[in-house]
Amino acid sequence: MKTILAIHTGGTISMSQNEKGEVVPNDENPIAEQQVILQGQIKLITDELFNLPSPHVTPAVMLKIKQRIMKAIDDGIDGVVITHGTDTLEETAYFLDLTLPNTIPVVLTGAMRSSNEIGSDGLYNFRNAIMVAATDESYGKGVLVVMNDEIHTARYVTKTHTTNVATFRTPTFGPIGIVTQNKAKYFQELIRTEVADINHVVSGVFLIKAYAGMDGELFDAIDKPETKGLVIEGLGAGNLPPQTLPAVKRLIDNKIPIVLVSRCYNGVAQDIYDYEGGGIQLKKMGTILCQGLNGQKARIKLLVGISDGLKGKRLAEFVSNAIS
Ligand SMILES: NC(=O)C[C@H](N)C(=O)O
Repeated sequence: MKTILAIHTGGTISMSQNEKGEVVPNDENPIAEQQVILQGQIKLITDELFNLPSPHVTPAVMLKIKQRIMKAIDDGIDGVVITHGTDTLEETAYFLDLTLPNTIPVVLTGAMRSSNEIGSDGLYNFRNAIMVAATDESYGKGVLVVMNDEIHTARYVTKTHTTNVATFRTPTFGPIGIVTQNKAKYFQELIRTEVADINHVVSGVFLIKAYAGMDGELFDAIDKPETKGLVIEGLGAGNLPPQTLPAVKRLIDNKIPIVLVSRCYNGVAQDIYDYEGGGIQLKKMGTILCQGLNGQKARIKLLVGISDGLKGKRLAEFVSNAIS
């Protein structure tokens, strides 16, 4: 029988609706009490590590989750499930994907409806996540996200709807598998290349979204010694309005690594256009084009790379290599 560790961190899956219809955190975690599911098939151990709405989750919290999982790996646990708020679930999932050894299945899940709402999806997702974590085929696939009968890779999954239970999607590539008839079925492989075994996290890594008519004001606002890195969600295939360029150039001259992704939902950032502010020119200026990650994931990757002590060319290689 496999032993699975469930680490609870909070979020709607651990919340309930009060008499006024407001969704609020609980002192007693309703999901942690569900010890009975999959009884007889799996030995479930639980740890209520945090009880945080996920907008309260920081990279320091992510690091604590990583350290708890490392201890579980040392203790010989067969798989780990993490319950988490959905707002920042994709960031914690990708942080863990980048920082954990790919030895046992690690699966994140959450809920869009709290524990006492009609059609609550928490217990169902939790049960599926435990089952996926205990499946032999889940080994070697990196950190996974299981929600609404789908299995996604931490690297690409993103929250796409504010309230719908089908909110988690993998743009461009699609999910890696599905859960059907209580079984995990995989139909895509993930080749995983990067692990940065960090034990501290830096601050001062920012994310800015580009827009029509943007100028340099926001870039100038972060041009200070504490700034360690910046991700820009560029336009289309990875372009910027020309008025931003002097400020972007100043940041590059001040040795601040700048990563460029696309603000588009699908596709990748590329050096295609050679006009003022086009991707070709931005690459020549020294921005790092990161293919396949959204802004929030690229920020996590940049933060992890900098926390790992990477600089210059090595940092650029680590951050840009996302499709493999
Ligand atoms: N569905 C959820 O979990 C959303 C909630 N605001 C959270 O991220 O904690």
